Amino acid sequence: MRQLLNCPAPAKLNLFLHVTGRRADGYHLLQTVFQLIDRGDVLHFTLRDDDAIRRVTDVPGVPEEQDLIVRAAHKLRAEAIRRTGRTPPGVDIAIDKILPMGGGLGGGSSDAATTLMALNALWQAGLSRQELMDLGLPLGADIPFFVFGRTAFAEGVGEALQAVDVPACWYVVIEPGVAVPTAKIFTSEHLTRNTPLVIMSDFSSYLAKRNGLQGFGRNDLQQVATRLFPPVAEAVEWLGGYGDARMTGSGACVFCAFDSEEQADAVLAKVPGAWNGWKAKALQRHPLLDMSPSTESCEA
Ligand SMILES: C[C@@](CO)(OP(=O)(O)O)[C@H](O)COP(=O)(O)OP(=O)(O)OC[C@H]1O[C@@H](n2ccc(N)nc2=O)[C@H](O)[C@@H]1O
Ligand SMILES: Nc1ncnc2c1ncn2[C@@H]1O[C@H](COP(=O)(O)OP(=O)(O)O)[C@@H](O)[C@H]1O
Repeated sequence: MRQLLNCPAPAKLNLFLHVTGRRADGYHLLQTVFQLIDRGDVLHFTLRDDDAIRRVTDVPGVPEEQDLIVRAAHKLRAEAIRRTGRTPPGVDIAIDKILPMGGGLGGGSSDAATTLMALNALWQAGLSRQELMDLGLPLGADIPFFVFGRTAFAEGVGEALQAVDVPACWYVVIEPGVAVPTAKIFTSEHLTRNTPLVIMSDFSSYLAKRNGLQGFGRNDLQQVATRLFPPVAEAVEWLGGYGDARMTGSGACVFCAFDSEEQADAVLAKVPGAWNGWKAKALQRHPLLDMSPSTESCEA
């Protein structure tokens, strides 16, 4: 019988994001806290009778062979063959694309991470979580975090991860209606690249003292993005009227934390019609974290 798995690919927010230096290969060194939220894409995996890997949903602007989902599946298959000597069955992958592209929500990376976790289980490839993280890193710096699957303090380009506890809260997120290309932000002459290093306990003790998420650090990419993309600046200014509003990742989305769903709803009701606004709950763990093919998060 053909096996079908329906698997969530949640978004992330960067609660702060400091650019602390640059590697010899030009990639930037970061410090950030990645927060999973309960909104994301959903992927559907159906095993095939042959060995083809197919994306069966059209994603405008992303050709099938360039899709991180398809590239991740091919990488895992090559590794599975190397380990087991067997070619795993092919798979049709459908996607409900909810997250905006170029939104700083990590949609493409999360899709790829979910693909690695789901196919590792479906194909019984046997890679450990760390091995899946290592396999994903060359495809996207956020992929190891999504495989790691817990709110995390991250360093390096995002691959050195430590789990961190943050208070439960709700977020209002605004999509300002522009897609921000990550490379354009990192190559800007206006980017600050020397923010002093913090240690994880600075963040943790800040949270403990303040009993809330507001105010630690900043997003160094924000001043570049707001300069280049005025709608991002407008969203930061508007949402900033209700709390510490920030951009996530390299943009374009802007978020603000609230203690309760009611507070988030009250702000959401006022979001100007030109923007897509929504609320999401902070997740401590990725829904697939404890996945085996029979778990409920990935429904057969
Ligand atoms: C900024 C972050 C923060 O979580 O998220 P997003 O805004 O993309 O969600 C990530 O570090 C995004 O990492 P990743 O997903 O690998 O970025 P890509 O779009 O592949 O990178 C495009 C280009 O940006 C530059 N880049 C990216 C990451 C990094 N740490 N330093 C860089 O200099 C590189 O020139 C790279 O070729
Ligand atoms: N499955 C995918 N979903 C989204 N984007 C993808 C996917 N595969 C490849 N991409 C490419 O990755 C780029 C970044 O997308 P995404 O990860 O959603 O945004 P961001 O990096 O801003 O969080 C897209 O513009 C697209 O070209």
